[in-house]
Amino acid sequence: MLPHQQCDKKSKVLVFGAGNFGSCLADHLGDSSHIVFMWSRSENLVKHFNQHHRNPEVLQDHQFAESITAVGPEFPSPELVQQMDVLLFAIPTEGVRETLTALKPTLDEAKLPLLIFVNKGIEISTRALTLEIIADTCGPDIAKVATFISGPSFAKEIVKRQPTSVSVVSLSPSHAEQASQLFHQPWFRCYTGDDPIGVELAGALKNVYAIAAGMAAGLGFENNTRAMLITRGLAEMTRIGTAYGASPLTFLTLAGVGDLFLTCSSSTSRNYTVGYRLGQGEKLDHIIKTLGSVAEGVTTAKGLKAIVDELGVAAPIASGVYDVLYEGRAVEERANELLSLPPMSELDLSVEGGKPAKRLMAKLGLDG
Ligand SMILES: NC(=O)c1ccc[n+]([C@@H]2O[C@H](COP(=O)([O-])OP(=O)(O)OC[C@H]3O[C@@H](n4cnc5c(N)ncnc54)[C@H](O)[C@@H]3O)[C@@H](O)[C@H]2O)c1
Ligand SMILES: O=P(O)(O)OC[C@H](O)CO
Repeated sequence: MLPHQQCDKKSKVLVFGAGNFGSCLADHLGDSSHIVFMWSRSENLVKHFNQHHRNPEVLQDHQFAESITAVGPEFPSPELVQQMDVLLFAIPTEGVRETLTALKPTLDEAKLPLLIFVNKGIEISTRALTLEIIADTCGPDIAKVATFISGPSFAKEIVKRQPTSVSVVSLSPSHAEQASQLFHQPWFRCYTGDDPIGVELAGALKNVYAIAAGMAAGLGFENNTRAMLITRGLAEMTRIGTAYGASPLTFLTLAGVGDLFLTCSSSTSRNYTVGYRLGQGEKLDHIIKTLGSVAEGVTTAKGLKAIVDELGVAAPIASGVYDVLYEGRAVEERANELLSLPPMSELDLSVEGGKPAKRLMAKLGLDG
């Protein structure tokens, strides 16, 4: 196992969310000698974690770094927040607006901590990316320096220090650089970039295609079908992203094809698992109740449908997933419809547009 490199500067980090990814990243930073607090809404989790340094709900076999203190279930106090160098948000996208709204009054803009987001989704009621949720709740100046980490990174492999790489992006290159310095380790390699819209879209959309890949496996289809779904899914993601106003190249990064490949090919993925179980004939309600963890692709499929309709781009796979999840269509029947589509040009990126990204950039006071 590769050793952790200790940091010269100890940062104080508060992680919002003590699920799989929040506790895994808390552990990652705690192991490199940072002082880490991890907020949970569960009183039992907080007590158990502080006594045993184990998370009773997720990653149960893992012994967590001693330098992590669980806090909660009350929302973190202004006194605690104001001591922090870094706030790391590891909660599902549907909880980000509520959390930032509660946090905003305690944020001191003159001494703003580094704000890092790792959720991968689209807010269902507004179709907003997290960048927009941050602008709405905390203002454009804070959104401009927010940083996003995304890429192929299963929590349960990170806690075992399996070599992993992620994209670390922000509209502010210096903030992406700081976040990269904070997280980078020989076994957790960080690559910086400046297209948060593309990275956020890629991270959210790959979950929908992972559901499709799981459905195909659940129906009994094998390797050729998975490769087809990954490649056509990538073409579809890139087409949607380009029409949205993101760089098409972003879909070739770790946050794009890297994460798409990972989640479409492994039953470790919750999104793939949701699709697999649907393909096997289980009902969505039952799957969600028994999954025990969030599968962001389920809500994202709904937000994505609205975005695709607005953009007017072809997204047959995403539409198929939406129809199964929300229109009560049978997986096999909807898959047969997809397979019966006429032949088409393989690379169709000739989409005009970029309106949503221009709208968002205007909200931040930046040219689109
Ligand atoms: N698990 C992974 O390997 C992984 C990897 C990369 C990114 N992510 C992303 O990280 C995010 C969190 O995923 P996870 O795996 O930790 O999920 P999880 O279901 O394991 O944990 C989610 C955590 O968020 C908390 N939470 C839920 N709703 C909340 C709300 N409204 N307000 C405050 N807290 C709330 C839960 O109590 C829990 O602690 C998701 O967007 C996911 O796509 C996960
Ligand atoms: O379990 P999933 O499907 O939410 O995937 C987790 C991460 O996004 C993998 O990078």
